[in-house]
Amino acid sequence: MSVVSNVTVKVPATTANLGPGFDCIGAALQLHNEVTFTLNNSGLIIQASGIEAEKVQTDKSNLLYQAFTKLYNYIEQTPPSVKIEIKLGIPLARGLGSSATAIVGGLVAANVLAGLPLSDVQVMELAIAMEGHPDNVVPAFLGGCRLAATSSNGWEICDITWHRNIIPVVAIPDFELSTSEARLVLPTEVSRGDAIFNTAHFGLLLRGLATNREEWLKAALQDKLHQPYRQALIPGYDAVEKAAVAAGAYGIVISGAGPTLLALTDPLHTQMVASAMTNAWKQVGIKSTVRSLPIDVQGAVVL
Ligand SMILES: Nc1ncnc2c1ncn2[C@@H]1O[C@H](COP(=O)(O)OP(=O)(O)OP(=O)(O)O)[C@@H](O)[C@H]1O
Ligand SMILES: N[C@@H](CCO)C(=O)O
Repeated sequence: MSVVSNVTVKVPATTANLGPGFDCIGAALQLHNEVTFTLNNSGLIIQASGIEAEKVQTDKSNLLYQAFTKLYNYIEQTPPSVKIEIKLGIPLARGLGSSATAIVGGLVAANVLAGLPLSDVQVMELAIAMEGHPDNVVPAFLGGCRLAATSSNGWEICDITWHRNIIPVVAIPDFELSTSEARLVLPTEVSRGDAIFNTAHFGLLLRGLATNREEWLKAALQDKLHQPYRQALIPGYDAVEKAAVAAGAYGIVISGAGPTLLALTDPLHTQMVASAMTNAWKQVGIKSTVRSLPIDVQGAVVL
């Protein structure tokens, strides 16, 4: 039996992959979506406000509602009738984990309204199953930078040290790229050479993030599992990369499945890197919003 009639959940954006960590690492960023679920007797109502609110589905296909019903189905209860109010701060289908915020927000809200039948680990595992990979939903749920690996017991989640002087700068273009489309261009098999390349660079990335050692970070952002295949889906990639590096970035990577590009830099170069990325995209006719977003350490919060 539910003891509360409404719940508000705030969930951060996430940047997944970080170059060589395809499908296993992600970091939460200080940009958020917020959602309020209120029990009602009048059937499903969905209202969205904020950035790109007109693009959000307002029927049962809405991903927040899908996640909400997923949890009730899992505990073998009928989902209650609800009103869902969504405040969007994260643009959709840009590689900043908007779908993860919807999955985590819907599951966490359902768990609260249902009287907390599931543990945090169970909620997180449901979220991973819904999204299909852990690298957005885990940091969206827990905050910080997180590595997820399967184990015989489910998932091992590891918190990754992110040196405070490594500054993420996201350049968000004004076009969408759905994750499903960006996954379709990936090969199903890779060579041993590419697997070794990524293993080495991912190890370097983890040490680079912890130590802030410039030469390690500069080398570590390379990848052979997804970025070479996806760059063709992002016009201006090479120009933005060149401009960001010339302005003092360690390098750039595709944020999640793209099209947002993430640069890592130091506090001294943050503004110059941001301006360089904006201008580079402008020169190929693409408008973008470029922001330096600190790491979010809170994850999903019930307000
Ligand atoms: N707040 C939301 N409410 C309902 N549906 C949402 C919400 N946010 C995202 N979605 C759904 O998720 C889709 C975008 O998911 P997709 O995985 O393609 O991109 P993303 O999660 O923003 O990027 P990435 O996974 O690369 O970080 C939207 O088109 C919409 O259907
Ligand atoms: N690891 C995922 C993140 C986007 O959801 C991908 O790159 O497809």
